[in-house]
This record gives sequence, structure tokens and C-alpha cells, in this order.
Amino acid sequence: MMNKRSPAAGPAVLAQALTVVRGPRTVLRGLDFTVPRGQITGLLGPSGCGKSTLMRAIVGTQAKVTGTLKVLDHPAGAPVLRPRVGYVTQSPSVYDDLTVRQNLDYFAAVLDPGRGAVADRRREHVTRVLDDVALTSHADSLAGNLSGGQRSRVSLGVALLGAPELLVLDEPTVGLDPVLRRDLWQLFHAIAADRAATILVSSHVMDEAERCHRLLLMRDGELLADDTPDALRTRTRSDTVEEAFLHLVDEADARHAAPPSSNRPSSNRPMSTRPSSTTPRSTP
Ligand SMILES: Nc1ncnc2c1ncn2[C@@H]1O[C@H](COP(=O)(O)OP(=O)(O)OP(=O)(O)O)[C@@H](O)[C@H]1O
Repeated sequence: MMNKRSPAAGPAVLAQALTVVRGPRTVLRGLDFTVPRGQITGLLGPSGCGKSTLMRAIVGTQAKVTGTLKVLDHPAGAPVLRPRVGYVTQSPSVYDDLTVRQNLDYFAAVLDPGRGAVADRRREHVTRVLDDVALTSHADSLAGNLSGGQRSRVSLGVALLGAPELLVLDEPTVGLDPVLRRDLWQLFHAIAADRAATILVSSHVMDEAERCHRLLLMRDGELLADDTPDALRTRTRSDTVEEAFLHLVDEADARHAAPPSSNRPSSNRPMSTRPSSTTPRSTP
């Protein structure tokens, strides 16, 4: 079962000096952070800042990754992690000409091939997942005839099939209306609570930050902050996470613009952006 872990188990994700090069660009630059287990951690930042690249590194599909990256105490991408990590890419990866149930049956058979008792187990999983993503009433609808939010939920259902301990969701609410976004977030919280799963979810919509237990705020391949929404607002004296983010951006810009001798924390700087154990490396 999920998350029956020893007290000594490490965080869901541990990154140290994580750097990723894509083509001619260094897209992630020396990131240090952890993702605690059993919580929803939001990965937020503007388009192009490196969120998808970081998620791809975590699920083991990104090339040219250096530094340390451990997932559930194993090196990212280790074969042992395959059934333990679910990944939902930005565009829903479902077959439009299959029904919702056929999609789930297909991916369940890929994950857990076999006949007899195994097939019974797969059927149980599919039934449970249909319920989890609130699509039981649409089980026999063609995926191609579903709304955007329903298709996103099918994709999420596919990722839930193996009862993963860590779910990595790349901008699952992009393009959805406010009601569907709210419903999906309720579902994420239900999954985290009922299954004790860890969720890492990216978004560039700052109001979604308020729905996370913790936040990783990114900009241009660097982490600006790693904290709870409350702590971020308090430490930046901001009313919203968006305001806190903008404050951190200004602070980082000032730091980069400052001459080396003044490139140190000043006494009136309103916040330390990261816990002392995960102080960011300076960027070359
Ligand atoms: N195949 C590639 N080769 C070179 N650079 C790439 C490649 N794919 C992405 N990049 C660059 O890497 C950077 C980070 O891209 P990434 O997709 O991780 O950002 P993102 O924060 O997820 O953006 P979005 O929110 O728009 O999805 C971007 O500047 C992008 O141009």
C-alpha cells in the first residue's frame, strides 16, 4: 500500500545542485530543495521558467541532468520508481477514439499485464479510479466527446492507476474555467488526504498557490522561494502570494544588479527566501 513508510524515509523529492541543460541553454541552475511527503507542493512561476523541465527531471524523462535528484529515496528515473510515480503531462494523453473505461483498461493492462486474477485486480483498479476522478457516469463516453476538464480527469485517472505515492501534475488546470479548476483542486486535496499521496503540481496561475501546502516559486531556472503560502506572505509583508512573488522578483533583480561587495543579505531585507538548510547556490 502507499505511503507505509518508515519514519526514517526521506522527502518525496530531494534536489541538490540540480542543473539541466537543454540545447544551448542552462534551463535549471543549481536548484536545492525538498518536496515533503503527503502534502501538495505547488511549483509556480512564469511561462518558460523551467517548471516542465524540472518535472521531467523528477520523473526521469529529461536528459542532461546533473547534481543530485532523489525521488522516494531512489535516483530519479530508477526503474523501481515506475509504479510509484504518476506523471500527467500538460496535454491530456488519452485516446479520443476509446471510451473513458477503455482508456483506463488499456493503460492498466500496460502497467499490470496478465489474465485471471490479475485481470480482476485491474478491473477493480479501473472502477476505483473512475470513482476517484468522478467519471463513473461517463465511463462509456468516448474520450473525444468529453469536455477539457473531463479529459484532464481521464489523464489524471491514468496516472492514478498504479496507486502512485508521488503524483507529478504539469499544469493540470491550464485552460479550464474557474469551476473546473476548483473541482480539480478539490480532487487533488482528496487524493492527498485519502491516499496520503504526495502531489507536485505546476501552475503559472498565482491564485492556485493559495491552495497548496507548500510552494516552490521559480523564475528563469532559479528558485526564488521554498515555503508555505502563509510564511511567504508574512515574510514579504504581502497580502497575496502573487504580491509575494513580485516582491521576490524585485529582490532577486536588485541582488543581481548590485555590485559584488553589496551582494549580501541586508538587515532590512524583508525575508529570507528559503529555509537555511536549502540556501540557493549563487548562479554563475
Ligand atoms: N527542447 C528544448 N531545447 C532547448 N530549450 C528548450 C527545449 N524545451 C524547452 N526549452 C527551453 O527551456 C526553458 C524552460 O522550458 P519549460 O517548458 O520547462 O518551461 P515552463 O516553465 O514549463 O513553461 P510553460 O509554463 O510555458 O509550460 C524555456 O526557456 C524553453 O524555451
